[in-house]
Amino acid sequence: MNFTDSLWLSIEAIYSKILAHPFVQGLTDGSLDESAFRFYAIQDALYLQDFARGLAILGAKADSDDDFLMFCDHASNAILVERSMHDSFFKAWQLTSEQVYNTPPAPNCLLYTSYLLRVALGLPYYEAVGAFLPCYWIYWQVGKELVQKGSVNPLYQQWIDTYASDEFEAVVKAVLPVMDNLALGLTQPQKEAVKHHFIITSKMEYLFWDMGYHQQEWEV
Ligand SMILES: Cc1ncc(CN)c(N)n1
Repeated sequence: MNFTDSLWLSIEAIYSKILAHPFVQGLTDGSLDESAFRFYAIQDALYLQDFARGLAILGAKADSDDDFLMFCDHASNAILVERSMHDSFFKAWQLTSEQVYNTPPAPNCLLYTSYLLRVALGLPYYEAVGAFLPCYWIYWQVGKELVQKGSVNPLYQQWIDTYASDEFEAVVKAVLPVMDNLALGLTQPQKEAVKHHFIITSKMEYLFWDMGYHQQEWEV
């Protein structure tokens, strides 16, 4: 079994909860309130700004030029590809980029991006790769799952198609072997540290959808 297979096994219960979440369910059956999706999309645009910067840090820490190039490419894709999807949503909702990027991050968004950046900046490369993996892998799995049902809402369908696409699959399939190759040189405690981050950020993926569903506000 590859190391990444064992990582996925460790989050099976979290992944099941993600698939069962009303936000995710509502993307296909159309029951998700579009205002919750809009809230999520705005927060995701903020998330991607930090996610892309985190990937650039991973690139700088990478121990091979191939990994460096891959993470830099993924950093620019996060802005150019995923953000262009968001921009088309924002256009449909007549939201200006000032309105989007002046929105304060909701607690769960800030929690997630702060964690990613803390790990990327302060911890070893292999731990940081483990922390970033769920951002790729869970979205691809969710996209593949949801595309089978499709959506009655064209915006939700566009979102699903982006993450179920061959292009997104290629991105995920490029990053998984990086983790597996790194794992070959890791001790058991180092692998446990990677798994720890992988589980935490998988939980944060759940929390991010939950934030959108409840349109989470700061209580104070
Ligand atoms: C919260 C979150 N996680 C992951 C992805 C996919 N890059 C995303 N757009 N947003």
